[in-house]
Amino acid sequence: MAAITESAVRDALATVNDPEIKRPITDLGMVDTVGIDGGNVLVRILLTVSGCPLKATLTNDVTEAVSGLDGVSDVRVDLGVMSEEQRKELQETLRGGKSEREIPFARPDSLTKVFAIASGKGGVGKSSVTVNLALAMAEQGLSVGIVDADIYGHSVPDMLGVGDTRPTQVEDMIMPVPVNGLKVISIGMLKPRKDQVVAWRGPMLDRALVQMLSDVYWGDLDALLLDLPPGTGDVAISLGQHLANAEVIVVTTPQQAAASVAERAGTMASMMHQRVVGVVENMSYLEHPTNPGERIDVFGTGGAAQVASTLSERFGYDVPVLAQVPLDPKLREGGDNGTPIVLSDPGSVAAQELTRVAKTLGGRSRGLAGMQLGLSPASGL
Ligand SMILES: Nc1ncnc2c1ncn2[C@@H]1O[C@H](COP(=O)(O)OP(=O)(O)OP(=O)(O)O)[C@@H](O)[C@H]1O
Repeated sequence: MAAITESAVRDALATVNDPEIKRPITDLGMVDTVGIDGGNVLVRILLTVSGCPLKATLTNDVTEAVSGLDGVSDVRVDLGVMSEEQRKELQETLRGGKSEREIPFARPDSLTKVFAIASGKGGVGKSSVTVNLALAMAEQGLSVGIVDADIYGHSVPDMLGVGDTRPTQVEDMIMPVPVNGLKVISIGMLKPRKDQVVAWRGPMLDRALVQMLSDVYWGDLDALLLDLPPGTGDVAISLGQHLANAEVIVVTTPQQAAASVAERAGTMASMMHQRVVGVVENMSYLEHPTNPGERIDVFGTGGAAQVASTLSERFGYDVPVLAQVPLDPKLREGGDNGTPIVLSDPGSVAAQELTRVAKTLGGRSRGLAGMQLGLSPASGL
């Protein structure tokens, strides 16, 4: 039998991706040494940080890749930690040689579609829509990230079951938390303590938003979804200034009072020169418990249609109603237990409506049509 060579082991290691950064560990400077003694292979891997939450995954992946080589009888993985110098080099590699911060999605050649999920009122289901849309897009094979910028109710991590996860940091670069094929970062993860109340004013919020967009290593994303705070506040303005190319999805309930406030959120987006791509009506109706097919209009009717027609008229382009998502206790339960409804009950009407939206929006190629340029907000809310 031919002897095992170091280059064969390194080729095998090149098939192992870092679970957070999603690039080969050989490209990231994480393979320190390879020792070979007969059929025994010892690989020393350098973690980015000592408390790396995914070291077990990495150890398994390395063991599996090297065990597959001819002649290997035993693989041992020894874990070390990168020095400050090595982490700086890694950061340079990830930034592609650029040292200054920039928002990759704001570059004119960015291929990532950015969707901001906005609402007028709180509690209408904006975060539920965000996580389910993101998961449905990921199910279609897209690489999807979520920025949870909802300072008042940063509920996205809990809805995905990663409420207590802290992101790994490499120098001043933050790794998004990987979950169910998504990459997630939340304003809640940037606070020193989870239970700390965010009482930030405009400039702090702006810094936090920029940090989540530029200091997080997103890699190549097909779509980035931003869960905005309800209303027309500082975060929406900052987003408009930094990412005028974001497309906005307005979430409302059928209630007339909610619809009027939702129109304002849509108008705000347009003032920031962003395009509103449609309205999702959530909590549209409740399926009658004993009489299938009959709908109970818990919150009235017509809210999304009203928002869509007002915005279409105001902007001079078609703003469609993208979906009507019914009230469904399974949607609430899915959010509470970290398994959103598109995963826990994909056949439900709620999951299918959201999957349809994901297909409509995720399938379109990003173009410049309808994109407006310029940054200064006008008045008229
Ligand atoms: N269609 C639905 N059926 C049943 N429960 C729902 C539905 N949509 C949302 N909910 C529940 O309503 C609550 C509020 O939803 P969610 O947090 O998504 O709203 P939000 O608009 O993001 O709120 P916030 O303003 O706090 O950010 C959650 O408990 C969620 O599980």
